[in-house]
Amino acid sequence: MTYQIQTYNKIAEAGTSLFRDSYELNTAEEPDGILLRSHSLHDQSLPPSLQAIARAGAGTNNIPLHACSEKGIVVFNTPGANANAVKELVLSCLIASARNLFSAIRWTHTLEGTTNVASQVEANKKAFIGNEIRGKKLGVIGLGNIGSIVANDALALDMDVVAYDPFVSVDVAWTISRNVQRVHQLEELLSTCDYITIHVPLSQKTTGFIDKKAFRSMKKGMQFINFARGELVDEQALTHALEDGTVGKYITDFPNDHLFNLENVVAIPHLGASTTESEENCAIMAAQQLKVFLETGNIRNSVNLPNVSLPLISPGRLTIMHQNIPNMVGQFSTLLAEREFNIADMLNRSRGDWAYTLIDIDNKLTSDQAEDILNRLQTIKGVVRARHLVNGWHE
Ligand SMILES: NC(=O)C1=CN([C@@H]2O[C@H](COP(=O)(O)OP(=O)(O)OC[C@H]3O[C@@H](n4cnc5c(N)ncnc54)[C@H](O)[C@@H]3O)[C@@H](O)[C@H]2O)C=CC1
Ligand SMILES: O=C(O)C(=O)COP(=O)(O)O
Repeated sequence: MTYQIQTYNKIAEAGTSLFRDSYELNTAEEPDGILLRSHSLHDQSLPPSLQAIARAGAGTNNIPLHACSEKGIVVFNTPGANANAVKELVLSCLIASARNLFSAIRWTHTLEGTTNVASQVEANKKAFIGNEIRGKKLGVIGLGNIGSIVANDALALDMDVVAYDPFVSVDVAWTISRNVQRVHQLEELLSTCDYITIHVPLSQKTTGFIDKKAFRSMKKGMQFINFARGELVDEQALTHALEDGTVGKYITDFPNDHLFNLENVVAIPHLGASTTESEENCAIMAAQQLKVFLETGNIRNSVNLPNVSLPLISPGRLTIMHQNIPNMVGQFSTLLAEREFNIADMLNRSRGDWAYTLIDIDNKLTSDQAEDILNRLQTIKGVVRARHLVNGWHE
């Protein structure tokens, strides 16, 4: 069996090199798996061959998740693999912004070719007096892999840190310093912070999350840092807030044409995760998750299906992705019992509207038997994809 993997964007070799032996990269139009970063799949058809998509990174808003679930495609991301890279850039931008470094550097370059550069520098540097961040208040919206470490490290820089995340995970909550003050109303954070950084995923629910009302609550002259996604911020409301001085500076990793027309915007070309270390971490994690899924059906770090892990010991395994509705497992086991196949092990997990079942069978199936079972499984209402995996150790 050879698996076909299609890659998009620059994926670190540390990850792509894991696809050896039974894998071919970028050779087929009908891939089993896709490995990508920010490439958008929204306007691209998803071939029937496609079983899984691995996002080497955190945000999956470039992937049509609903359509993937309906077609039985498992989508993975790599939680935390690029968090440190983003944190370092956020904190450097925080300091650079407080010290007016971006405009100061731009001005210094205008001196090229003029005389007396040194004296011009001394005469004009007063235009760029900044502030120290020590003792200032930072608001962190979203305490996930990135927000949590931004919050902890900002404390180490002697900032006061306030955070808002109504859905913070227990695992992350354990890692957050008790000196990070958690608020339950966003308003409380918005109205008191000198700097605000946002680290929430973009979804239908969070589009335009920072809207007119949110900007109205902010302290005059505050500085807003957005390394999450541009669409989290309502552009018209941002424009007004920049024009009336509510936002003293908007630092974003997501430039667009409109932002170029505005004063006090610092636009960075989506560099948050662009470090050698982070690119390697993400590529390795994404490639490993994709391989494990294709070879064993086990799932780790999916964003549309539950985590599922069962050692593959039996000669064969059926993997079934289906709607989370009653009597599915009963129908699967009846179908196998009718053919006198014995179930050695089974695991069924659900997540929202979707569920996933692994069935290990004692029998080594012929290709005709496997085809018959897969055909029958796919006729069960609610099943979106079924696969038969052969355990190589029994060959
Ligand atoms: N600029 C860049 O290169 C990068 C950008 N990102 C962006 O940053 C986002 C966050 O990344 P991670 O921290 O790794 O994700 P994560 O999934 O670990 O954390 C997201 C956090 O946001 C919280 N959240 C969700 N909805 C919220 C709401 N309405 N209000 C407050 N909190 C809310 C969640 O509870 C979770 O704790 C990604 O989804 C992605 O869009 C991530 C990596 C690199
Ligand atoms: O991980 C994320 O969400 C990012 O935004 C990083 O994007 P990239 O992999 O650098 O295209």
